[in-house]
Amino acid sequence: MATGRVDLDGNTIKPITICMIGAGGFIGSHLCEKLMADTPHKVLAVDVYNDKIKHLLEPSSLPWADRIQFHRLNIKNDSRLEGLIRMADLTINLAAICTPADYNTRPLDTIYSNFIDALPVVKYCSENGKRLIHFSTCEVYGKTIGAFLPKDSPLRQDPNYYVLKEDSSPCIFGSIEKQRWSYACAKQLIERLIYAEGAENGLEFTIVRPFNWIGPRMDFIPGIDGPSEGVPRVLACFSNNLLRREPLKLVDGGQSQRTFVYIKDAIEAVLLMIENPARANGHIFNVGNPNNEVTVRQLAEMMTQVYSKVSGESSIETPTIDVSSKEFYGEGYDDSDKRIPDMTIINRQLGWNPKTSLWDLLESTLTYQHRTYAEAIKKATSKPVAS
Ligand SMILES: NC(=O)c1ccc[n+]([C@@H]2O[C@H](COP(=O)([O-])OP(=O)(O)OC[C@H]3O[C@@H](n4cnc5c(N)ncnc54)[C@H](O)[C@@H]3O)[C@@H](O)[C@H]2O)c1
Ligand SMILES: O=C(O)[C@H]1O[C@H](OP(=O)(O)OP(=O)(O)OC[C@H]2O[C@@H](n3ccc(=O)[nH]c3=O)[C@H](O)[C@@H]2O)[C@H](O)[C@@H](O)[C@@H]1O
Repeated sequence: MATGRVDLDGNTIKPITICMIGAGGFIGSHLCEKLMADTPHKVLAVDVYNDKIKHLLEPSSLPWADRIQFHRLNIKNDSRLEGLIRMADLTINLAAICTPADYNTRPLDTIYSNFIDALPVVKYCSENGKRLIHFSTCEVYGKTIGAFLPKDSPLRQDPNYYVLKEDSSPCIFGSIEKQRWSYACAKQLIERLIYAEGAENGLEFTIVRPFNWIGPRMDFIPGIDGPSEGVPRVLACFSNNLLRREPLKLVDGGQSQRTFVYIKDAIEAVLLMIENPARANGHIFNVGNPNNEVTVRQLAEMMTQVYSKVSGESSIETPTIDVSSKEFYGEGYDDSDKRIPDMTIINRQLGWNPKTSLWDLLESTLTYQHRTYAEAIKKATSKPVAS
């Protein structure tokens, strides 16, 4: 356990207790790993599931066994929630439905999960004078201003028309029947509510806007550790296709652009927010890697190359196929065209910058995917289909 650690202003970091809601998820599991391995802090891990943090909870001989407790509860309807928030110095809320395949197909669940269910968390933090770090999304920016310019307009190359900045960029969503935006709009409204709690009632808050964090344990592989008909986010979708030697499906030609940041780089940013409250309170932070921009098609090509390298298998004849968003996601899908995070505020407040290139993060992630799933996929695909 690290002792005598200091924050960015040279003050000694005192051990705190953190109520982490959604700790059993992709980001939560990496954050718990970091907190247990490198800090003296305690974690009350709250989630419905704990598969992704089981390795941190057992055996009881683990060096941090007295610093992490798992509480299985659904924050929608559990009277224990306020007590856990009161026991902690800081609450981190990660709980959400956050896979795009759900936004236009389960819009009510999506809106309830990302707005309604977060209301008691904000209320309990504000009423009990507890600090809150809330996970929003880069999706609150929606589409860029440049997306509405003529395709050949030179202004599309002007950063003022596409760089996304926390304290000045607008939130631009599609029309109401484009129910994909149910998630981003719910996230935007909870951001506004948190901001208002800060302004009117003095809630100490930090809002995080992740820009496509990827790495091991993200989502699931359909038919192996998740439902066969499930549609996870793109890393898991493409990993599943590669593992099964199927073509990667490019939605609407894979022209959308994304910037991807390695989960381990992003967790460093979150730890800086946790341990530098004076620099993080009252701020909204983009956390992404503007140097890792690709189109989805380029991502597919790079993942195919990296997977060949880590698996030793040659790639298939037709590595990608185009599919329509209607076919892949159903009615009401829409998309963000481009996501470049402005890094001014996070650099100034926390001095954080991402380090890992897209190739390197894909190499370590696909090594994990291949090691974890290749055998199970081979068994599943060799089993004779029940007649
Ligand atoms: N991964 C990313 O790149 C990314 C990007 C933008 C925003 N985010 C946001 O970060 C947060 C965490 O994302 P993630 O990628 O770890 O997702 P995830 O789905 O892996 O984790 C979310 C966790 O919250 C839990 N949860 C959901 N509803 C709950 C409830 N009612 N009660 C208790 N637990 C509940 C789930 O069981 C899950 O373990 C989400 O709020 C998401 O919107 C993530
Ligand atoms: O991670 C983020 O920062 C945010 O963005 C994600 O949204 P998105 O990036 O659109 O989610 P993906 O499912 O990863 O899709 C990325 C792109 O790949 C495309 N895609 C996805 C899967 C696939 O098999 N093929 C394919 O072309 C999608 O259409 C989209 O253009 C999710 O909304 C959240 O995790 C989060 O809020």
